[in-house]
Amino acid sequence: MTCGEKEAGRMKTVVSSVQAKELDQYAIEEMKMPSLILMERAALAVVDALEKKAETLKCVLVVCGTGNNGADGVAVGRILHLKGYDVNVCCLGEEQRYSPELRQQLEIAKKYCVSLVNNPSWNEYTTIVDAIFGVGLSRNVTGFYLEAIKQINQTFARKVAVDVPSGLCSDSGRILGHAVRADETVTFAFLKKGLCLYPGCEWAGETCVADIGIYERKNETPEAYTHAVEWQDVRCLLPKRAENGNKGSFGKVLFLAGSRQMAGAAYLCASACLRSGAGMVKIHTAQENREILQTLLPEALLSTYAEGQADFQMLKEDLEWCDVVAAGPGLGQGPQECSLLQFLLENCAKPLVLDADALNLFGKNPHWAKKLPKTCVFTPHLMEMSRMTGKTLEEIQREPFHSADEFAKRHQVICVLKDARTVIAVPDGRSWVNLSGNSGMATAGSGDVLTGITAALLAVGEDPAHMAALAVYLHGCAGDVACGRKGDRSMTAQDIIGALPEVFKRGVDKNGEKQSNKGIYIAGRDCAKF
Ligand SMILES: NC(=O)C1=CN([C@@H]2O[C@H](COP(=O)(O)OP(=O)(O)OC[C@H]3O[C@@H](n4cnc5c(N)ncnc54)[C@H](OP(=O)(O)O)[C@@H]3O)[C@@H](O)[C@H]2O)[C@@H](O)CC1
Ligand SMILES: Nc1ncnc2c1ncn2[C@@H]1O[C@H](COP(=O)(O)OP(=O)(O)O)[C@@H](O)[C@H]1O
Ligand SMILES: [K+]
Repeated sequence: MTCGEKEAGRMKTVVSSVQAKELDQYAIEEMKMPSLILMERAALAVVDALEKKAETLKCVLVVCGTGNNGADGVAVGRILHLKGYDVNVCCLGEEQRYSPELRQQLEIAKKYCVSLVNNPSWNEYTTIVDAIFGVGLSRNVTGFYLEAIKQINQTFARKVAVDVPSGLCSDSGRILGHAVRADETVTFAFLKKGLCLYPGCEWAGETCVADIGIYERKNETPEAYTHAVEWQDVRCLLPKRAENGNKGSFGKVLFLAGSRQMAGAAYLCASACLRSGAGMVKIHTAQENREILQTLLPEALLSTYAEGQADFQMLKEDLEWCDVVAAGPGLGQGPQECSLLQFLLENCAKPLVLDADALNLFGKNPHWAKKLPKTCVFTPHLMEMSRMTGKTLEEIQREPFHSADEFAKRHQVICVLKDARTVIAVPDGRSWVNLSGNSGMATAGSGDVLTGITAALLAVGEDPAHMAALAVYLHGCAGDVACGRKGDRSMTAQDIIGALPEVFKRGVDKNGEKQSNKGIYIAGRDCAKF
């Protein structure tokens, strides 16, 4: 967001370490904001966060590195000292490596008689402020830095990280050797990618994004940064339902789903779709599922085919009837399903969601890439992505943004790479990371629910990429509501569907917002967490 549009309801921006530094420089060089002012605001934001639990500030240690993260730390120490707190500042690293800003901050701190210590007694402190490394961490942590981080983690003190917990890669969220396990992180201007992905988000603790006067460049295009959907985006982007609408105008969705053994997957995606606002749903499925689905979901229309007798004419008519198609949940990968899916791809120009077995079949038939319709959403989990790309799970997980982006661009599709933190990438370069959801969603059928929500939103939304990102966010929110009701161990995919009404109702109601942004909030907003 630019300075003028700060609260205009645009999505939360998430930056890489390179972008964070570029935007610092932009503020300093183009916007003429002096670096020391940014640093003072950064330090004040940390002090603000510290004082939210003033009872922990009996004895504070600020541990600083050699760069500007350390310089922020020294400024925090000075402000606390001048407010009358008992604070020690410890600078690690050789003096000749100090950044100019750190030297300047130390000079000021000395004039104000801030207590500088060399070998702190780690266990004496009630709060430790971690200002060793920020976005400038460039390699594994070793030597006395490693020792200091271990010492910090071993204490019972409250740990507050400045910008990023030291030792955490601010791009990937990986631990580079060892990292401070923070209770809270005050990050400056924008969320960092590494604070959104696992394990980084866990190590950062509760994360506050503090406005320190650094904003996006003016007229920046949406693909320049990754974004995270939040509630205000749901309110902006979820199409309003026309009061005079009818079931035809709210989207007719066709599912090619459910083999003989997997009626449940067809039920879950179709049911989630109806609960997400679709006007009509039809399931094209194996004959054996007819009775089950008619009992479980009488609202759905059915087209069924007998074993070995795929009815291509019927599928053609279904494809003509619908507005959106979703294929794959519980479909199976036999020759019959393969030919049905191939027929679908050859005869469908409508927006299409491919999930589960459709992705596995796509992986086995790479020539289908040429048959994809203009709007196509792929929703692979890591294993399905691995099958389609030949990459290892580790490779995909290490660079989810890159993996999703590469796939989206190669196939000109929207790629929803599902994981504990799902990443969404679009061929035009836009990307999102999802912050809602919980481990209770790692339960059979949860992905089928997402397919249903995505198809419902594609049927009514203008921008399919926004709808895919919104669907992932709302799916996670429903997971959070389900978790609140049933607990992360006991919740099932059906509970996620059961929570959708509350989530969609909440689209216009602020009350339930606290649960679904995983301890990330923006400093200074009235409703502290959302
Ligand atoms: N005006 C501004 O610019 C603003 C900046 N802000 C703040 O600046 C922070 C970024 O500052 P930064 O770029 O100086 O990087 P930082 O995180 O301090 O680390 C670099 C230092 O660490 C060293 N180093 C790296 N890895 C290492 C390792 N493994 N082991 C040992 N050493 C290692 C590296 O040394 P070198 O690699 O050169 O040997 C260098 O000395 C940012 O997170 C935010 O807090 C805010 O105040 C907003 C305004
Ligand atoms: N730990 C987690 N935190 C948040 N979301 C999760 C977590 N684990 C799984 N999910 C979400 O649950 C869904 C699981 O989908 P998937 O693996 O396709 O399940 P299935 O194939 O059983 O339907 C995905 O949307 C994923 O993002
Ligand atoms: K830090």
